[in-house]
Amino acid sequence: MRLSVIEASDLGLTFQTNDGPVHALSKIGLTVEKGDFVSFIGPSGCGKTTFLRCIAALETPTEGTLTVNGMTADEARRNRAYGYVFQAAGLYPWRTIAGNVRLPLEIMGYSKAEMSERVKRVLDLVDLAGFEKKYPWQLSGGMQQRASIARALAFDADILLMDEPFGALDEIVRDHLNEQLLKLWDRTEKTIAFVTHSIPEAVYLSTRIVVMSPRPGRITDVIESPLPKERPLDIRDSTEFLEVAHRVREGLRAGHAYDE
Ligand SMILES: Nc1ncnc2c1ncn2[C@@H]1O[C@H](COP(=O)(O)OP(=O)(O)OP(=O)(O)O)[C@@H](O)[C@H]1O
Repeated sequence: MRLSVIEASDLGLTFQTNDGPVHALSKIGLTVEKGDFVSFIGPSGCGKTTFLRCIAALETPTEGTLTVNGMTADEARRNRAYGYVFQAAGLYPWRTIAGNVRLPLEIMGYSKAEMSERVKRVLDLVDLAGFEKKYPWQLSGGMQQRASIARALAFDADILLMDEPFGALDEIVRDHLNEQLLKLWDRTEKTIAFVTHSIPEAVYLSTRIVVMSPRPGRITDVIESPLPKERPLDIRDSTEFLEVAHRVREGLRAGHAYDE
């Protein structure tokens, strides 16, 4: 049986600003099931980050309902239901890679032995074994982003929220990280919610692609991927891949994504 992990129903969020209300999200209805890899794609300002922040209880919806692991988003945050990976790796320069990954565990009061075991395990998972004692500036951008993924995995949350984690990296590094992320997802069976601007990235990674459009931010299409779980990079040349990419592009166009 499939378990629903994130459930949004009629969710809306209006920010009150000095220039008047900003309707960031409107009538968002979405169910994310355990083990899904869901990407959110849409033009700037369509509310992708805001939706992720609602799931993480960093924003409070003004309408509708949202549950995470069957709890309110706030309860889920207190239960450490998710790890959050941001666009910038956000590592502390004065801490080693192991020190950065260990930080959330220190805050949570894990024992020294448990911390070392977990840090080792997650650094292995992101292929950074051997870099424990390095400082962030000694690593490439892609490696820093992997360290930030390791940090988000350290307390073994079921859900990984990723907000354009590879947006600032060049295409070759991004391809490589996409491949690694799929392997990691397969090995850990996490549920991943992933924000991106890239159609190929969304299609390559996802089991479902949520297409959004702005003013107000809403869902215009949800595409179930027909691609197999095993995805070598050259799957991007296959007919199925190109068909899904085409549908995403059409969805973005229908939402007037490129009007401006
Ligand atoms: N704290 C806030 N106060 C007021 N308006 C906000 C706030 N946060 C976001 N917004 C507005 O809400 C809308 C959605 O923003 P959001 O950052 O979620 O979009 P996005 O799709 O993630 O964009 P991008 O792709 O550029 O990151 C935008 O119009 C933005 O200006």
